[in-house]
Amino acid sequence: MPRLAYLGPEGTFTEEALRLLDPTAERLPCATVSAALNAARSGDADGAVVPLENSIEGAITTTLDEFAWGEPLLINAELLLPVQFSLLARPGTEIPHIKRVYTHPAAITQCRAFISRELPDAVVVAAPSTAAAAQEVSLPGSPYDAAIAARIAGEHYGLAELAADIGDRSDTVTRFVKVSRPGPLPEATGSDRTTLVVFLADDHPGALLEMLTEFSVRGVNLTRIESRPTGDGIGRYFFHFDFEGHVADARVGEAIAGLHRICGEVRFLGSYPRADGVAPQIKRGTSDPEFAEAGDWLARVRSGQV
Ligand SMILES: O=C(O)C(=O)Cc1ccccc1
Repeated sequence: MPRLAYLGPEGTFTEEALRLLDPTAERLPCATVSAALNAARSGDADGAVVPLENSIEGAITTTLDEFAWGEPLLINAELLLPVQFSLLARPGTEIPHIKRVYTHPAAITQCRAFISRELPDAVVVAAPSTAAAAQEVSLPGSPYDAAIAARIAGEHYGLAELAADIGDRSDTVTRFVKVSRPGPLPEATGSDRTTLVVFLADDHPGALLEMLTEFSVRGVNLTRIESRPTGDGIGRYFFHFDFEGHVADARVGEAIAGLHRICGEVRFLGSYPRADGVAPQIKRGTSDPEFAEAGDWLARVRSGQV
């Protein structure tokens, strides 16, 4: 039974994602995304489940930066989880009396309309996770009057649900990934995704276009691209790419080998089955048999068989 670290405590959305990704895993709650990933790196856990992006705010930047700078880990699964937020408070609390709200930053950005409409005078403070906020609010001497978290967190920590489904949109989805220390990759399924981090060798006109060309000419469809600051002053960035396909696919292998040739550093973050099961559209001339046939043809040319 694998031991999986996650952003805890009990009752986070990440825990829900972990339960769906691996119902039999032993769960190891951690205080932060970094702590969960470090547990996987050190061997305290066999892997970790962390949030990567959501459909409203985009990237969870702590996760992206950990993947880029921390000891290498490989993504081996992803999950898309619809999330719904509740306003939770100690029983007896009424909404007009709420002055201090505690929740995870991703929940703040996804509940902006409710907060400004129903809690216009409240101060909203960032918590390590939604469940950590609910746990804190449940303490009798807590400086916070309410938490925004999953309904199940309210039930777990004995809070009353003052309002349900308070997200700006009811169809918000968060993407979670399961990672482990480098090892054998999941097999290609025909509906896979690959994730990379790319650092430029040097800054020059067209550097981004050159990277994109490696994907474009091999018919590899990107599904996410982010730039993140390297930390070396304003204007210095590195890039995250998600794209369709598995590194075992010829077009994907050729594209990332091309990036390796032209970029400063390419960090491979994994090839894994897509949660939505969507199969890539394969452009003419970019299937595995077409790459193999072209390789055979080149070998014949090189040996003088024209
Ligand atoms: O704090 C949590 O419960 C998490 O798992 C992070 C998070 C927060 C808000 C939306 C999705 C994930």
